[in-house]
Amino acid sequence: MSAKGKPPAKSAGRDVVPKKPPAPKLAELRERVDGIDRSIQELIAERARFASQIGQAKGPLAAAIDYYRPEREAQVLRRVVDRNEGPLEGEVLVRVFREIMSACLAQQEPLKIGFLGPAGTHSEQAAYKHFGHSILGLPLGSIEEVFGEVESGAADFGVVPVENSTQGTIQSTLDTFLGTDVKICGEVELRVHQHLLSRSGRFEDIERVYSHPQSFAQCKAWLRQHLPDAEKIPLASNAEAARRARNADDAAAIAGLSAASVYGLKSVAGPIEDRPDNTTRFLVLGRELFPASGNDRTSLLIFIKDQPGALFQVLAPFARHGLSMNRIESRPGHGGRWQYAFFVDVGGHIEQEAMRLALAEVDEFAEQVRVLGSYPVAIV
Ligand SMILES: C=C(O[C@@H]1C=C(C(=O)O)C=C[C@H]1O)C(=O)O
Repeated sequence: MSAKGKPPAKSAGRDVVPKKPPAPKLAELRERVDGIDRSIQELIAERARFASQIGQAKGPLAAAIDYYRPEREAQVLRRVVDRNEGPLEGEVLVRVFREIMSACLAQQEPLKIGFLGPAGTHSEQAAYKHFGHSILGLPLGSIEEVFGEVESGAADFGVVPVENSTQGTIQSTLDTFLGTDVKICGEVELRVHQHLLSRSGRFEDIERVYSHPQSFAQCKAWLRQHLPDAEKIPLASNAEAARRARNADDAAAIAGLSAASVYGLKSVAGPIEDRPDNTTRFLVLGRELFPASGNDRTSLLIFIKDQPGALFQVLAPFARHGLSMNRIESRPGHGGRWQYAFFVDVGGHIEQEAMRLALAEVDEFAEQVRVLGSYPVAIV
């Protein structure tokens, strides 16, 4: 930049002059803000009272889960995005409204949400992103345990990772669907930032790195370049890695910054994920399906007959009825009778006529079709 474009230099010694009381303009602005805060608070309280009344209008229901309506919440949040004219980002406003709804619902009783623990995992972050902070979080030991606690009713809902934009599918999540009746009732997308964390914060001390295999894979190039000789030790979660790294000076963990604050570690380097758009998609697990929200996705598990053209025949009906397929993944089916299980995601809800017609046709050609879920597309 040329010297010409710069503002004139400020006079030296300016900082030592004692601060004057706020100029009238500042005080006036603060008064306006105070007034707005009063109005916002009154409105939030009014909203909470109406939400309670809606709860009562739903009848004498047993638990918080009976009041929860994900399709309605998705509609509320979509309207927040649509109405937004700035200056704040839609994503920020969604976060604020999500917390308001979370608190309104918790007036009945907080929802119990299971996720892959311990505290500080990306799964925990995804759970809070989707349900807000007025929940009872249940950190669990494995993805299978999250399915189990939802199925038994110990958790109202669960949050499990299903795919990552850098690393692809989390196979164990898909495979767990084969042996359970758990349903998908939502999805959450989370931008995932990985950091190298250690007790001392000194890069030169690191001889071992702990992390979840997915996180190692997301930081592969970075590790090859910066820590080619360190021992890489895979663990069940990033937070578990952070917990271990807390006990040694020559160890580090790859995890999110929330794990650093939970386990008292320092960030040595970060973000260190190879791709800046690194995003993980999580599924919200429940025991029942909910009505359409207006912008939904349906996840199906299709077992096909082992014969020529079988896959083509089960997929063609979606195209014929104008439904777009976002994803297909094949896994070896359990129980020798079927060769393969296909996990298919299709745009739309099972309540829609086009989806009903397509599924009836798919049913004719497939060995078995299971609707895993029909749920609102992630908002932001
Ligand atoms: C208030 C309701 O119940 C719950 C709370 C909601 C809210 O605070 O907006 C939305 C959906 C439900 O989870 C409702 O169904 O409208």
